[in-house]
Amino acid sequence: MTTQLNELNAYKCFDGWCRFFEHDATSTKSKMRFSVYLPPQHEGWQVPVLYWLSGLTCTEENFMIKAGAQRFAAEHGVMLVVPDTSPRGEGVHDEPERYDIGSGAGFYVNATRDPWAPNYRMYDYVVQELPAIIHEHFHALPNASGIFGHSMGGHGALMISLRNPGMFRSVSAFSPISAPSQVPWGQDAFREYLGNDEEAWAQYDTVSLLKKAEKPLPMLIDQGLSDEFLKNLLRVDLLEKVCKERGHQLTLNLHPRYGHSYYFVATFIGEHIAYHAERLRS
Ligand SMILES: N[C@@H](CCC(=O)N[C@@H](CS)C(=O)NCC(=O)O)C(=O)O
Repeated sequence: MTTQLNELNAYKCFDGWCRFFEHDATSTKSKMRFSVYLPPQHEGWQVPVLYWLSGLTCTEENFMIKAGAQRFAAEHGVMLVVPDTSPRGEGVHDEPERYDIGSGAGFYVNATRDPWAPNYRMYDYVVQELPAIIHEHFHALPNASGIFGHSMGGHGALMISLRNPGMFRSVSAFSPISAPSQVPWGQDAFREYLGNDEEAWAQYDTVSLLKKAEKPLPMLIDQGLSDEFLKNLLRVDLLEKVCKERGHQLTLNLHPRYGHSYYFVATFIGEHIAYHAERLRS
């Protein structure tokens, strides 16, 4: 099936192109937006694909504007793909007074509870629909995808890679919500989207998934120690603990004085893209 893409903007950037699109999405029954960075190598060759999942309040723009990732993607010849963080628009439910539920806060799950269930299907969008679109419309190298993200998107990247063994060759995260079932951000969202079924929550919870995972991908995680959300909402300590208990490979870099924002992401984005590129090109 061919998906019609409506191009909203295109910017020449580091010899490649940063492009923004909107399309009708079948999984979310809404318009969806995403951005791509096509490195210069994309002109003549298939290139590896690196999906970035953003955090709360973000759209498909924040990462492209703030992370400074294009320089490194151009250097390594990797395509970047950045979806919006939720469906939006006419007929899509929202709670405008909440920044952590609804628009900008899809949490990369398939909601099962009304009024969210018809549209809030970001898991299916990221796992199935978006990759199919990318392979249809761009020169994407088969079997050479990685995934990474920030905060809610760090949760999404880790959780999606754990639930789909073999789909990605590399995974990393900045400041991930490591155990959403155990912290208010995740609990509020999961209660709204999934109801009180804690079994359903566990299917979207990195720490729960790691308890049962056999040979997950090695994980690279960077975390600022002055991040205001670390202690009560991100809880990377719980992720570190389960990795130690189960012998999972984790490289956890802790950075004194760095916070939660894109100033932190921009500081270490080059290392993350190099990490993925090495695994995607081998
Ligand atoms: N309460 C905060 C939480 C939102 C937040 O920190 N969002 C992070 C991801 S969890 C972000 O990337 N915000 C957008 C940006 O900095 O461009 C706010 O609304 O400012």
